[in-house]
Amino acid sequence: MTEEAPKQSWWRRLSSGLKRTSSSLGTAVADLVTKRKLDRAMLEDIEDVLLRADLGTEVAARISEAVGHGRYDKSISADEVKAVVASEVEKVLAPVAKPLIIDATQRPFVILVVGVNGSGKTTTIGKLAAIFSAEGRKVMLAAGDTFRAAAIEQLKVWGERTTSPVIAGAQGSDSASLAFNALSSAREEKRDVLLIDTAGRLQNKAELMNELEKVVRVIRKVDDTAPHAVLLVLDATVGQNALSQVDAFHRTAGVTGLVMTKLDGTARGGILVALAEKYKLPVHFIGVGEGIDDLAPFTASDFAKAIAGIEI
Ligand SMILES: Nc1nc2c(ncn2[C@@H]2O[C@H](COP(=O)(O)OP(=O)(O)OP(=O)(O)O)[C@@H](O)[C@H]2O)c(=O)[nH]1
Repeated sequence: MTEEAPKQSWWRRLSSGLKRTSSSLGTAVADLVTKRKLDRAMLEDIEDVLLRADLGTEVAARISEAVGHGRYDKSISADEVKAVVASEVEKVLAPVAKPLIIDATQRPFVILVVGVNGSGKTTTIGKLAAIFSAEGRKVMLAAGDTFRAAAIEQLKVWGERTTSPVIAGAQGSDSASLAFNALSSAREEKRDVLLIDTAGRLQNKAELMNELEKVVRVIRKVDDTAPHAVLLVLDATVGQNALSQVDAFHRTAGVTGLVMTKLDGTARGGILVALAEKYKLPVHFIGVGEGIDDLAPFTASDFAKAIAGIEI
């Protein structure tokens, strides 16, 4: 098998996932540009199409301005518009496309995984455990989402799949003390990475945020530099709602990076561009399926091309 194969497969899933965005964009743009020469009204129409693709007002305005640059009263092809879209989107994404660096001097390197219920936290932890184990790191998982028995079981399954020990308590047990115990064990066992799952399903936001703050406070009793990374997992299918999730979690949990999941099945992947523009938080990985290999490092140029509907 060539090295290219895995990339091809996730690229296919990402680009087919984003196809609903890119093809509605492509069709709308093709319709617009075949009918008339470029004028202000056409640029406004292009801007509307970009807004509907969830790219956000600033980026949409910037792209339409870039499309107009030097092209007024001329015919323009759909491919030209797509190329401008890809190039402008890449400019927004390039500064945030950053790998997750595991600092080997922090042992264990503690990663707290946060996000609302159903965003894909547990699945992402499993996929990350697979990646880190394949890199030769000793991983431990902590089932800090103690609210749902199924979430604990699900993490245990990922532990077995990736041969990573899982520290879990009973359903309803205190997640902060579980995180404390997990970090103590990970230290004793000289684990390289500890991935801590958290709940996303408390009655209200204040309660959820208080619990997260408590988890952070308690793990700092074991290691005052932890957590070394706080990953916010966002479900791409929620579209604009992702903005308020980033707002809430960033304020409370000090998010250090994002993982966007479910990009294989949504017309709303453009939201990643709006997030990058607004929050400038690093984007480390994207989820493009439910399988163990379906987490890909985030690359700005590939994502920008997929959004614009350009083949790589
Ligand atoms: N298609 C697709 N499905 C995904 C992806 N990531 C996660 N899922 C699915 O989304 C659902 C929710 O994922 P979980 O990992 O359980 O989400 P969670 O945030 O841990 O949710 P709770 O445990 O309910 O708080 C599961 O059915 C996953 O298989 C992805 O990238 N693509």
